[in-house]
Amino acid sequence: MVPRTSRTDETDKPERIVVVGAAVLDDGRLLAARRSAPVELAGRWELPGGKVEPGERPKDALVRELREELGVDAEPGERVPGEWPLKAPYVLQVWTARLRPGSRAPEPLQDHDALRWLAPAEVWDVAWLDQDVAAVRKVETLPFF
Ligand SMILES: Nc1nc2c([nH]c(=O)n2[C@H]2C[C@H](O)[C@@H](COP(=O)(O)OP(=O)(O)OP(=O)(O)O)O2)c(=O)[nH]1
Repeated sequence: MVPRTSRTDETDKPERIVVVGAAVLDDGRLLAARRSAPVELAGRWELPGGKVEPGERPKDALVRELREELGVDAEPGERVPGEWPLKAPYVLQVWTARLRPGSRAPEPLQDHDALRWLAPAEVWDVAWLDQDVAAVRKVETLPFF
């Protein structure tokens, strides 16, 4: 029997890698983070987060990335329906998240040089990464935002 494989070809590259983005919500506002690197993304705004490591659950990756990048203690919430293609092999999935009681306030410790809490009327005041626009549109429709 021919063994099944999860690889797409003999180059051994994974087919897709999930990047988790957090829609961190607090007091009816959404947290946006401005990337400082790499140069092609610097200056544009995104949902903080990062790549899911092999064997890691997306929600665990979200909590880990928010701790590393922003120094916060976050509680993941609901998956925002949808999945958005990034530069191959990455795809963006989004979860809501909240700061746990006693968490520090977010600071741009890694990968970012500015943060903003956006009220619903301010969501489009920042220059989101092109590939994030559809995801942010979906976040905008959440009933509790
Ligand atoms: N976190 C995040 N990454 C995004 C978004 N939109 C988007 O295109 N990306 C891209 C940027 C990066 O190429 C990739 C995620 O990389 P990252 O640098 O945030 O993740 P990471 O911390 O795990 O990366 P690494 O430095 O450990 O390799 O996805 C988004 O909204 N959030």
